[in-house]
Amino acid sequence: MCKLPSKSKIYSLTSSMCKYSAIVSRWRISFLTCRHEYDANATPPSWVKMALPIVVVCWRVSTCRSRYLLTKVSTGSSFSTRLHSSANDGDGLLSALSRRGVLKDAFPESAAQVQLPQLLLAGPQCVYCGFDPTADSLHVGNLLAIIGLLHFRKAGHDVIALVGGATASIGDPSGKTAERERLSSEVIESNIAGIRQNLECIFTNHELYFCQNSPKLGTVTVLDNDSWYRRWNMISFLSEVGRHFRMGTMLSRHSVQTRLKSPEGMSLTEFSYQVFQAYDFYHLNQQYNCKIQLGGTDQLGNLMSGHEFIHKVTGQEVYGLTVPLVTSSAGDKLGKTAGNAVWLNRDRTSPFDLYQYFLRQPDASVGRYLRLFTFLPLAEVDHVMEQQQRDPGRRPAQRRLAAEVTKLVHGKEGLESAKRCTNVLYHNSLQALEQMSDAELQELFKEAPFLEMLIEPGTTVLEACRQAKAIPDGARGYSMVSEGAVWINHNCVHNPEQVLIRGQHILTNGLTLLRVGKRNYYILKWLGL
Ligand SMILES: N[C@@H](Cc1ccc(O)cc1)C(=O)O
Repeated sequence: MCKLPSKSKIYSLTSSMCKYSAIVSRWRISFLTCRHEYDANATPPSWVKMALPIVVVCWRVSTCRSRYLLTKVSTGSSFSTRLHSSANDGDGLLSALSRRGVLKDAFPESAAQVQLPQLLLAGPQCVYCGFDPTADSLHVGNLLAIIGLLHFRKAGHDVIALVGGATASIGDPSGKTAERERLSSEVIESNIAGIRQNLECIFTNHELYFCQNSPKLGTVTVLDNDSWYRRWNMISFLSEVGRHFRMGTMLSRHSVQTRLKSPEGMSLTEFSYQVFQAYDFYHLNQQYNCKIQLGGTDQLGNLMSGHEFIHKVTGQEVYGLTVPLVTSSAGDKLGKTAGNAVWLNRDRTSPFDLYQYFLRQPDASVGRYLRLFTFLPLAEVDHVMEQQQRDPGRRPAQRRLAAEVTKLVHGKEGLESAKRCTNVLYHNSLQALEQMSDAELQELFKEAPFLEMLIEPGTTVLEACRQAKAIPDGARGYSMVSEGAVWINHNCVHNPEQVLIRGQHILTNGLTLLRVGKRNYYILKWLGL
């Protein structure tokens, strides 16, 4: 028998919908502020009704047939509630995803509660998610949609990551306050290459490090929508595809409405975006039998356009699923530091910086992020959070989060590099410094000059500093060393005449990390050793 939430009330009601609605609206007013936790292990409710903006679950109390319990489920887990409650959730994938918080909305809502779980049970399905190459790398804000695809793949479904080589030239107005600048075809080409690399890297790492016990891994296909638009000419496209779209519906989309109200308005190009995304879904439906599209919450309008188009042309039911927009506890979009994006490409954001970004997440968010951005079983997340509570100073939850995300994005080698860099920078580890490659050091000390210098027998600290132009000429430079402003490989050197010693000042990898003052780093690479 299920556990009844503590503040629940029992109502007598018949199953008549109008009476139900009346009670729902009363409930909505009286319980807007109270929160009940949904008990995932409880017997599934007999039926569920969504009453925006809150979710109301109606439980039938089994001992008494005419008595029902109405429970308000905490907002934010709305999808979870609906899916947990759906009749036969089959492999439990959707429930599992919603319990983690990875899924937010489903479209069309009612069908997604019943038919979609059944479809996923029936056999491997094809799920797609698109990414427009508006930059040469994806960023942390895209990670949850990719993780959504990975979960589907791990459960045996085939996934398509679509790179929008064509749609990037149109520019999606969803969630944007102004029209994007037009991108040249050369820029789009190189952006596509970067994004493909991100995706392929993440899919490979996921397979290598997170799917050891998953016998039924689905396939991955990366496609570029330019490959099908190239074959269309404008007149045929408008005449064959355009006629299925109604202006009224297109105008009603949130992305269009907000832009029409803005002083600059909206161009025909941007207005047509939803047609292209809808056609992509149709194309993938026809070619790959794809029936599910995944996207961020801002994509709901585009998902609906695809659904309507496919339904009209083929009579088929297809589905849209959204992943939530992840915000920090302060309400900022995840993946921005001081206004800059945190990228998935290591040339833009090194594995070390990505690791540090997740390591810095506040305690208030870390549990949620572990559920969203890692594949740890929920019981393990709870265990990590218990450790966190016992020893918050050591930040075990942030460490685990940072390690799991870095391994997914940059692989084992990327994670090792991030840890090495952390040891070099924050724990002054000489051993870690010796293991650093030239590239890693340059990545870590981005601003630091990297200087190749010829070693001469008897080179002193002073000479090395002068050669690197790390200190001024003359007496001022000399006294900077003697007064302790110069550090070599994390150790302060006081004697300017000290001859450089291999193994101490020159590491086994032929490098010297020189620091002058608090922050001025120089990497010296010795030639002729
Ligand atoms: N519109 C999506 C990207 C996308 C492109 C083409 C598609 O078919 C699907 C999605 C976005 O901006 O995030």
